[in-house]
Amino acid sequence: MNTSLNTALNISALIGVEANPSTPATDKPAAKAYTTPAAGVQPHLVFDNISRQYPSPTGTVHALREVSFTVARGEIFGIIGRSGAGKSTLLRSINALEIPDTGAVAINGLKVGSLDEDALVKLRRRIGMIFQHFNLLSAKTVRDNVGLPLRVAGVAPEQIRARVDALLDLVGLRDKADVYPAKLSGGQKQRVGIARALVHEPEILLCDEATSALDPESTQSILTLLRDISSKMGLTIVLITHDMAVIREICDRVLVLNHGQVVEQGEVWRVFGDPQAEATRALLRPLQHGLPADLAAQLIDDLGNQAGDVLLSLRFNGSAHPQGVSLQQLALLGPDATLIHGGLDRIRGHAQGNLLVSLPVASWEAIKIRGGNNNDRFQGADFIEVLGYVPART
Ligand SMILES: Nc1ncnc2c1ncn2[C@@H]1O[C@H](COP(=O)(O)OP(=O)(O)OP(=O)(O)O)[C@@H](O)[C@H]1O
Repeated sequence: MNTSLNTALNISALIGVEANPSTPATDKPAAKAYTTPAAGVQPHLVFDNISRQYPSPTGTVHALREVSFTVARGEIFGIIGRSGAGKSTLLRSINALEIPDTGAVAINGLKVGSLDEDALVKLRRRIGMIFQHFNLLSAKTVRDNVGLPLRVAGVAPEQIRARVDALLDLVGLRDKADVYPAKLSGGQKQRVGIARALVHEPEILLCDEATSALDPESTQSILTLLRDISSKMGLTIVLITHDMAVIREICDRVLVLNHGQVVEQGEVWRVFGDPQAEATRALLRPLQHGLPADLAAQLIDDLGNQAGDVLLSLRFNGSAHPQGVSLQQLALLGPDATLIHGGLDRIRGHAQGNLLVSLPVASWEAIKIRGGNNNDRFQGADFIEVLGYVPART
């Protein structure tokens, strides 16, 4: 398949569409980049140059290397990376289940690593956590599971009951209060986990692969619940996942970890629309409308003298035309163009995605020639690439 940058650049020159020549071939750690909060606003969480190593029989494992970023209050912040990238280590540094070897994590300006035991207990009550496998006690009812942290903290039974009832209302499980976890679906178990995590009215909720064990429908409903809770309670949510669809669904910003390093971070729509790191592109691949297998099998680099179609990929990154793709602009491809595959997603108000179009080679040549005099053609697409050719079907 001919997907060379050269092809893309040639087309850019002809029709005035910017390819991205600065795309790095390999991932380098992103420059130390704090998100600048609005003037005078202290970030809720600050990670300042944290590193964590573990000894292992095969040598030292660098779980985290000089990781720096901030999370704003009320934000839903996603951390993504492949297995072993360092996500859990990073998440657990927030509630001091892990202490970095160097660097510091601060919450409301207070360094977590400097707290004594009492202060740590208090801090952990301000931080709820939910888990992939829910961590419910099977011998306790839903009500008792949710109320357990309050009982441990010595809260009076009538107060516990009122608080648990309110939380079960919030997560839509009031009718399951006296049921045991074995009788619940995965989605319902995670709702119990969420209610339990909120029992101390935390300011931060940590989600450790909270939807990884759920079917797509339950995943959707849990993500919707998390978003509602975040906006109702002003909760800051930090979640880790290996699934970009989760990030797309609820996060405001995302940080991509690879081998313990930050390789990319930013607003979700920007990262999805124009990923810079190879690790990010690999994670995004399952969500993209790639070339269907039947077309890929037919694709050739050169038609020779045969008649045939060119296959074009048009990519829209949501930046220049956030509202969507103008059909009028697509019509500039001419009456012989066929839209064959693809789609757009709307992420935080930015329409982005890619479309595959086939076009007789003669029409494409004519467009390129016209494009030489009219650099505004196709300006709706941020990137146009010739994927290859298919011979005319007899
Ligand atoms: N307690 C430990 N002792 C030794 N090595 C560890 C320990 N905890 C984590 N590691 C190693 O540190 C690296 C990062 O682990 P971490 O669990 O943070 O990654 P992750 O991105 O959360 O992975 P996964 O998605 O598989 O859970 C891995 O190589 C892991 O094997």
